[in-house]
Amino acid sequence: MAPPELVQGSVKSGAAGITKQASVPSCAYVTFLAGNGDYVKGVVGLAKGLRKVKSAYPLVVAVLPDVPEEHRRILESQGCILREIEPLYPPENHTQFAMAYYVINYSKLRIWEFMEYKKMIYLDGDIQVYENIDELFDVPDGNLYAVMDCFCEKTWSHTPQYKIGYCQQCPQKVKWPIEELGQSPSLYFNAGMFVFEPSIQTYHHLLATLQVTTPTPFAEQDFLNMYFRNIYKPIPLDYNLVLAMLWRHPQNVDLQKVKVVHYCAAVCASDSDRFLDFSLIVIVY
Ligand SMILES: O=c1ccn([C@@H]2O[C@H](COP(=O)(O)OP(=O)(O)O)[C@@H](O)[C@H]2O)c(=O)[nH]1
Ligand SMILES: OC[C@H]1O[C@H](O[C@@H]2[C@@H](O)[C@H](O)[C@@H](O)[C@H](O)[C@@H]2O)[C@H](O)[C@@H](O)[C@H]1O
Repeated sequence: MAPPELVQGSVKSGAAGITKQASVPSCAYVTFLAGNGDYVKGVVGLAKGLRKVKSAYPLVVAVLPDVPEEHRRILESQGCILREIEPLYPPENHTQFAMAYYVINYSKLRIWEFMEYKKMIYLDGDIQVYENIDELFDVPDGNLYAVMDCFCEKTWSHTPQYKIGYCQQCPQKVKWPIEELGQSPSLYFNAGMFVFEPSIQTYHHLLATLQVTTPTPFAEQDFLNMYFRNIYKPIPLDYNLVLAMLWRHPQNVDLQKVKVVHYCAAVCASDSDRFLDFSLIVIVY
């Protein structure tokens, strides 16, 4: 049986305050899918999760040309709105990405071109939503909202933060040595989940800036943090619990409040035992 359509956004009319179906949703969730691998299963999980928590907004899937027809049909059967995008690459470089495949993730930047939506919430395909987060569409305009990342996993071993044991999640534990290393790093967000406003001006400026920016190990995540550093607003980790937080900063995690869990591939692959133990905790709670 076809799943119930995700309820289109409803808006309050003026005087009467009577809700009416919006003809076109001004807001939507969006994710990104590339290749013919298992990420499609994550996106199906995302669609099911948003439906289970009764989100009022659709899920748009930005698909690269290499996503097979069969996967596209599966996503449409789950009520997803597919949007074709072209791959987007950084300038030629010899950068050692933290994960070799990260170069694929630059194509995520195409979502700034989705002008039919006023505000969108981006979610990676390896994210699951356990409680309704539609309230995030009501945050003030003009900023990018996301959860702060953690610098403690091996994927950060190339950075000074990792080498001295500094993490923005516990800045008092190992203080940043300003005399030795200068100003501490700006607050840095995980680009697996963020609230943003599509804009054709921003989109074209993003692409132009990308072409003159040397790529760095965390690919588009580093780039987005650099680009939006002046308008980035941190939101609670309840909206994007990167699994590593459970064993790196358990004191910062209150599972009763967590609404969104991010099953980061790198974390899962390199810490599969710990991942299995902790993810069972998350699922049980
Ligand atoms: O081969 C790939 C690699 C990435 N992705 C998409 O890009 C997101 C970010 O990649 P990944 O989850 O591996 O990043 P992580 O947060 O685990 O570092 C994924 O969740 C998918 O939505 C994809 O569809 N195919
Ligand atoms: O392409 C770079 C990616 O960078 C981020 O993942 C990282 C980050 O969370 C690190 O802090 C972890 O250590 C690491 O395991 C994890 O893969 C985003 O989640 C993803 O969407 C994407 O932007």
